[in-house]
Amino acid sequence: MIKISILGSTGSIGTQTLDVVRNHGDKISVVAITGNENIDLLEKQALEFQPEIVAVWDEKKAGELRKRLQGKCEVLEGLEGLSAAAAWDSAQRVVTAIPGMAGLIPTIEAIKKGKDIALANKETLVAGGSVVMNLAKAQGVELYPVDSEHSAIFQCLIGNQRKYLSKISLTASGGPFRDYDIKQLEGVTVEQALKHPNWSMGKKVTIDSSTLMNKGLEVIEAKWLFDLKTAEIDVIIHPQSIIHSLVEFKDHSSMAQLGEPDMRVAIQLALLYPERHENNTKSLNLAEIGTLEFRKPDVNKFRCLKLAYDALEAGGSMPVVLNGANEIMVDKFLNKEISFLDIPKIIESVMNLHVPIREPGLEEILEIDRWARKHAKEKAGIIS
Ligand SMILES: NC(=O)C1=CN([C@@H]2O[C@H](COP(=O)(O)OP(=O)(O)OC[C@H]3O[C@@H](n4cnc5c(N)ncnc54)[C@H](OP(=O)(O)O)[C@@H]3O)[C@@H](O)[C@H]2O)C=CC1
Ligand SMILES: CC(=O)[C@@H](O)[C@H](O)COP(=O)(O)O
Ligand SMILES: [Mn+2]
Repeated sequence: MIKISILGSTGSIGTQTLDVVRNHGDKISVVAITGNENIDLLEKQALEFQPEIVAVWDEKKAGELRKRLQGKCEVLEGLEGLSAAAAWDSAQRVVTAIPGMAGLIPTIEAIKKGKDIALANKETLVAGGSVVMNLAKAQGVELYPVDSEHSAIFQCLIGNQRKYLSKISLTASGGPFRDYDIKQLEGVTVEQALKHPNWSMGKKVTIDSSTLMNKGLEVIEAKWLFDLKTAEIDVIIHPQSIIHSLVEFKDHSSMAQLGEPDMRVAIQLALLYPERHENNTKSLNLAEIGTLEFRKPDVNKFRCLKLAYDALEAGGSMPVVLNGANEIMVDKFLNKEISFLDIPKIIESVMNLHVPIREPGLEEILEIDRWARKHAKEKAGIIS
């Protein structure tokens, strides 16, 4: 039996993780769950899965949930509560499913306590890559990728020697606007951007998919997870999201991982690896699908992907700036304060103000993140 803590149990990855647990209750049990403010769902989850603790970011909501769960389950609050859930004594593996920088500190707390990580939160590695990887190495902690592309690469590398890898290709659906020209992109709405063609996900990652920033963040995530150079990471548009990513070896043999787009497969593997048990996801039927398409991404239309490569090349603290500015821009776009094409424009202008420092420590990362957010907000204020 593996005991897990789920950071962000009320979200898309969190609820799908609990579905995996429901299906494999004899193999996985939940000792801690956390949410931001959705205490109705947290209450239901606590009653069904009986964790040892629940943590709620919003302190007022935490107080309300505490009353509801009195005598049944301890309720913690704020960053301290989240960090306690991440580092909870009985947890062996921690699912990091809080979006954005908010996931970084709890993830670090979990690693410090030697917990293995089922990593969904890609921003953790984008902003904190060197700190997180060094700490994980020092603590002997495994990072099991949940992100579908990285799970695919992880699976393709099983049984292959890393020294023979020549490159990886991350597949991208291209998002809802993949066939739009630049003129059409000018006027796209939040509602259109939130309609992902293949996946049902939280708002932040869905907007990132529509700008291709999601793929850019994934390029940086892959660099850290698999110790790759920029030139070894390719992106290919694959509208069907059936091939989840590929690895090419030096002998020009390529391996890919395929499946219906359903995150429960990657989540289950990240929890139970190397075991591969049956589940209630759909079996792949290629004859039914018929055609798989591929094309090069257009970085002139989707500037965010280019900015992510630029940030990776600049190195050091530049990805912190990319990520912080992007989080602000996604919020502003969701609030209809800026247009779709303002997103890369403002991120680029903030990146242009930053002189990267090499191997930033945690305090420097947090400081640079605050700096990037402040400048992004100021610039968005000027534009809108
Ligand atoms: N969804 C997917 O299929 C995939 C997601 N990922 C990554 O996984 C991560 C989670 O994504 P997803 O599940 O879609 O996100 P959701 O928005 O669906 O869920 C977010 C979860 O985190 C909680 N939360 C949000 N903000 C905070 C905060 N500031 N402090 C504490 N808790 C917070 C939410 O609580 P509440 O409900 O109370 O607001 C909720 O439980 C992201 O980094 C994303 O990129 C990667 C691959 C696929
Ligand atoms: C399911 C998953 O892993 C998402 O990160 C997905 O990759 C988003 O789709 P895009 O390929 O459109 O970015
Ligand atoms: Mn992904």
